[in-house]
Amino acid sequence: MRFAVIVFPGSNCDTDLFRAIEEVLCEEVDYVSHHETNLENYDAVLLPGGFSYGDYLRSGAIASFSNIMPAIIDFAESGKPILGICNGFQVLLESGLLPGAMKRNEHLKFICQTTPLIVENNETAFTNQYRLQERINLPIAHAEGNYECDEGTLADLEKNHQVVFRYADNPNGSKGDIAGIVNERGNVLGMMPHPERAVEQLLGNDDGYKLFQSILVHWREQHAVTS
Ligand SMILES: NC(=O)CC[C@H](N)C(=O)O
Repeated sequence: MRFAVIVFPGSNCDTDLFRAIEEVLCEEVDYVSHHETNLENYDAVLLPGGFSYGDYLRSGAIASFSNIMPAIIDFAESGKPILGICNGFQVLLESGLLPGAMKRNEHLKFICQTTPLIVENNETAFTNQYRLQERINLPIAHAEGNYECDEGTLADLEKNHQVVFRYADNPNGSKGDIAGIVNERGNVLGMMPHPERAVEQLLGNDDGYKLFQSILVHWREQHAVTS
C-alpha cells in the first residue's frame, strides 16, 4: 500500500506521520508537496497537523486553495481513504470535504495534553481494529479545535454514525463532544487528536497504531484476490 503525506508551508507533523507509516506500519510512503496536482499513484492520502500558512484567516483556510486540492477532491470522490489530522482536519473542513467548521478553543488557549476518547464507530476504514466504545488516549495540541456545526448537520452526523471519535472529557467546547468525523461515504476522516504521535510504546502510547492498521486492513480486504 502506498501513502501520500501532503506537505503545506507550515505543516509540522508531516515527519511524525511519515515515520508512523514507514517505520511502524512498514508501508510505502512519500511526501507530496502542495504544489503537486496528481495523486494517481497513491492508495491513501494523509493531511498532517501544523500551522499551514501560519493559520492566517482561519486555520486551514489558505491551504484549502492549494494546487493539490483538486486532486484531493478527486481522490475523495474515487472513494479512496483520506485522513486529516488536526490542521489536516481543518483543511478538510475549509475545503468542504467534511461538514462544519472550527472555532477557537472555548477558553481561548492552546491545549497540549493527552485526552481520553471514545470510539463511536468501529466500522470505518479507519477504526475497524478498535472495539466499539473502546476508550483510548491520544495527544491533542491545538488552538482551534472547537468543532461547530448547525443543529441539522449535527443530527445528520449522529443519524449516519459519522461521529467516529468523541471526547470523553471535552477539552475545547466542541459541539457534541466531537473529536473526529467521517463524510457520509465513510472514506474521509478528520480528527483533532494525533494518532501519529501514539504509534508505539517508545512514544509512551500506542493507542493510535490501530488507526493506521485499520486503513491497511481495509485496503487489503478491498484488494484481496478471490478465485
Ligand atoms: N497540531 C496542529 O495541527 C494544531 C495547529 C492548529 N492549526 C491549531 O489550531 O492550533
